[in-house]
Amino acid sequence: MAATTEKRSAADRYKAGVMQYKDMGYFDLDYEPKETDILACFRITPQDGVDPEEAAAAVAGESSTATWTVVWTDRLTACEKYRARCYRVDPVPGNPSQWFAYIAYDLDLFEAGSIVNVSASIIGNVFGFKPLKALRLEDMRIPTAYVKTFQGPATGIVVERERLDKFGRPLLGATIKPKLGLSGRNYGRVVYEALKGGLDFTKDDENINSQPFMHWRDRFLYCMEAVKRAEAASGEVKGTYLNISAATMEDMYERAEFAKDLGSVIVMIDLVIGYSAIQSMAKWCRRNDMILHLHRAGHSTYTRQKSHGVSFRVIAKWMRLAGVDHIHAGTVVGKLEGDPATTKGYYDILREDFVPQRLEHGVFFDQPWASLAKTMPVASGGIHAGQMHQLLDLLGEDCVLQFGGGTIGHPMGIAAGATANRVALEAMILARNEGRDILNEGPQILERAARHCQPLAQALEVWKDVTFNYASTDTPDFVPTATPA
Ligand SMILES: O=C(COP(=O)(O)O)[C@H](O)[C@H](O)COP(=O)(O)O
Ligand SMILES: [Mg+2]
Repeated sequence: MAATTEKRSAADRYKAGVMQYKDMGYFDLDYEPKETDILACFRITPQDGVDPEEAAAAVAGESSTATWTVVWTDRLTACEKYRARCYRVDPVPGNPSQWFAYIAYDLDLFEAGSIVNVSASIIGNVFGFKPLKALRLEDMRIPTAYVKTFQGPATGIVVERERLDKFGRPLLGATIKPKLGLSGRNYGRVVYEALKGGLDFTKDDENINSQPFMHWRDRFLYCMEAVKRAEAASGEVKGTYLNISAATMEDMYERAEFAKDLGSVIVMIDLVIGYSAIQSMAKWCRRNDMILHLHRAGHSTYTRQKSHGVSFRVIAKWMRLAGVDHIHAGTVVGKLEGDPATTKGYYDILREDFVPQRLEHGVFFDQPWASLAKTMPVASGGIHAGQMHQLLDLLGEDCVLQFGGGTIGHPMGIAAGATANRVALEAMILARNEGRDILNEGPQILERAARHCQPLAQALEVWKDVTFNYASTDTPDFVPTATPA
């Protein structure tokens, strides 16, 4: 598409009235983004008859300085610098009604170290703009200059492994089930069995806070007794993610302090507590030597559909900046949405030092991380021991594999479920380290390990036919042969 920006005289440009966003300076195909610009790629679906370039300019305008009419007060500011610019519009392959609009924002538009401020601009008013049928934030490039204004993960993968004294394999966890209704004492029993059976972590579910059937202090007390007993029995460091999500920051700090007093190595929050609360807890965790686990509860309401919302890859970037140590990032093979290529993109964003543009994984920009620590992705949701080879092959070793139903639903009990997962993992790691092709030989490797491990034999038998083969909704638009732009 050709540049259509027409240079206007100041008198024309600031004449009262309504003017196209393109003519107000929010569209410039000749603009070359600066190293320090924040970049965003939006998928735009204009209303019928709306020029895609004007729609893209409107997105740049409404997410930076513009309003619907000309305002002379622009001239009291360095408005040329503060206007975001759409510098590129590409048709979405195979979808004639959608375009990718690339927009550059000057660093001056953002407060240092604030996800709230970034999100209020980039996903603020603009998502309700009438000339667009739908809008999706696909990806962002956070420049090094802005990355360095964030603390990043409170602990990071390297230090987490050192504190836990666990190396060379994924960590194993389990979400306590049923999600709701257990008393503190029964809940603690599940934690103890799962940890003693061989898991590293157990986890509160997203909606466990402080309900009438189990107030938070009861849960914390029984859970930490279970952790300490399991540590004594196994000689290993164990943890349980105590969910401190609550109605107010004061409540959350109180719960976090109690978890620390009881000797927990980790606390948990839900994404729905909000970006400020997440950053506050990350700072608290850094000060208090705690690992911070984040459950992405609620994300699918806006990440899952391709035409409207925010891609989870953007949320993953924001959460690494915000400072979480763990974040749920998908399993591919389990019960919840997770295209393999798209999920690979999320895992790279969380774990790499530098993530190059990889359109086939949905990654639109090079992303430098500038020495920010790494966030551990958590694979959770409908996974079981029989998938161990696939999980290790797809997700690598720097992750947590979490089997909730896949531990607690074991026919021989919770400890047996945990043992089945630990034996399956260790057999698979050994096979991988011996150079075997675990993806193809995985089922045989598991069967062989199960000959000496009845719990694994039973897990393989009971869940052997369980798969979740449904079409993914959030797939990349580019096939692997696409040449990077
Ligand atoms: O309760 C579970 C999993 O339980 P189970 O292991 O019994 O299926 C978690 O809330 C989901 O993993 C969240 O999804 P995601 O990890 O995709 O955010
Ligand atoms: Mg859950």
